[in-house]
Amino acid sequence: MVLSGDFLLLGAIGLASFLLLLVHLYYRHRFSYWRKRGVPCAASTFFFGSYKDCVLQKECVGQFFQRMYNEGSGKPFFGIYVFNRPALVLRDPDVIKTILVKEFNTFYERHASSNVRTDPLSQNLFLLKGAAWRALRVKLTPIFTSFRMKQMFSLISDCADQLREYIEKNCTTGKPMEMKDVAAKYATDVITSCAFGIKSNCLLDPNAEFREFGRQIFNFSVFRSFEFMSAFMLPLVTKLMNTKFFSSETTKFLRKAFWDTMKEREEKNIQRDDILQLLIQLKNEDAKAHKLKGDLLVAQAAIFFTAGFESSASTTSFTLCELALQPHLQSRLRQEVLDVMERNQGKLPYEDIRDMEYLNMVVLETLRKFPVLPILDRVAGRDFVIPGTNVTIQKGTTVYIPLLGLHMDPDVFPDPDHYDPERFNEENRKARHPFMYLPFGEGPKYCIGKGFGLISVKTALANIIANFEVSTCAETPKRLQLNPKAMILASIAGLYLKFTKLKH
Ligand code: HEM
Repeated sequence: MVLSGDFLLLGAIGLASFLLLLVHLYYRHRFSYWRKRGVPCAASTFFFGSYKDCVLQKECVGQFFQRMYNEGSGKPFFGIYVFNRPALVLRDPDVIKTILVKEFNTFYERHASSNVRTDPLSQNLFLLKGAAWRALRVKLTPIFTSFRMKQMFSLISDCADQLREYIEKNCTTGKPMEMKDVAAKYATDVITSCAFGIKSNCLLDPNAEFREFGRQIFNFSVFRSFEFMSAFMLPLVTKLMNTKFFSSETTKFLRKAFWDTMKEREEKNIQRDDILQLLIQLKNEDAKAHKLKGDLLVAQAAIFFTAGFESSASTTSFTLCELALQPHLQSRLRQEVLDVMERNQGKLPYEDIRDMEYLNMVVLETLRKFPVLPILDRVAGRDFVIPGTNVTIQKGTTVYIPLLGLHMDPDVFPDPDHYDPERFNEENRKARHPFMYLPFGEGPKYCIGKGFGLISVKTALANIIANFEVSTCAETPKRLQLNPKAMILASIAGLYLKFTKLKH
């Protein structure tokens, strides 16, 4: 008996050692992928690959890719392993241009994908692939023309009036305000008004439902961070574990909001210059083909809501924080805004907001330091040899464009931590390679809401700066600490600022 027990133990140890050896050989083989192809690459550890600090939430995704960009210094691209998956980080702006624009027909997909069965609103423009994405992009592009933006501007302007009133009411208490939350309330009001035709009243009602659901989508709890990470980095895990981009409650809420308003519009024949009106039009045009209908329609409004409010709120609040830290920049911007108001009987018209030169430079500089979505990615649809090299990107390989790395490269943006809108004056802009600065992405998949996001942010900033002095307080971070759990760039401690009403 003792003998057979020993044999069993020996057998178990032998089997375990054999399995360990297999795992070791598998990872050794896997992690030699880039070396065998002569591509410099990052150090890798068992299971995590190069991605360990990000998975363990020691750094956020943007910072991880910035670190990889810096490690690959002097090289046009740099190999990494996301867990066991080899991927390529692009550094050279010409290679980036090739992948995003010239070779779009090869690199036409993102790594993330939709999971329609369990997450019906994931069939949106951001996550759909192939022909479904292409057909949708063609249909949705006319929603965001400059002409449509102008039509929607009065809705945005109404929200900016409410934002001014909100700050005016709250600043009398002398207490600092958490600007990211205030800006998110404004941005949610803007996007729900334009995309759902609904007044969500986030600035008026502290318990507004849309703000609550918005918070849930971007609540970076450990589980929510895992859901985001798997959606972007491990789509297979999303499928196996049924993790969701939109929770069942959010889906139910957005569906109801969308269909109730659509029904009311159709029954009462209400016409409004907004995104919902254009979606109704598309639905009716597509009715015979039975294409754009049901959840596919709601999914588009849902992604406009999600992509729209968080990005705009972050950009507005990061800008105000930087302007509070450097009051002379704030004074210059205020002068530009007041000059425009003087020429327009105290008003801020659409074209003037869109074209204000310094305001534009300020917003672009914020998006350099804080590209809200800090990476772009594309997947190779076929084997592709990088021009001028003998390196093949194999079909199915993901390439990453590390926006934070590019935007903080001291060779292109000297003293990159210093906030300086002059980097975006005409002369400096012309002197740079345009693909070193890509806050909205590039090529046919670039951000469809770029114009909308910019006008929403600029309208908020112009209204605030014209009416309030924005200053720092004890809680304002001198140097922003990014939230390591967030897939997007977000301050870990919030953005507290003080507002003082100006007397003109
Ligand atoms: C400051 C504001 C914003 C920033 C910085 C931003 C940034 C981005 C970036 C970097 C991408 C990926 C582009 C690529 O892969 O090349 C993107 C895509 C997208 N954005 Fe935005 N965005 C902003 C505002 C908005 C707004 C307001 C909306 C909607 C109303 C929106 C809707 C989308 C959609 C639907 C996509 C996917 C486009 C496609 O794949 O065809 N974004 N955005």
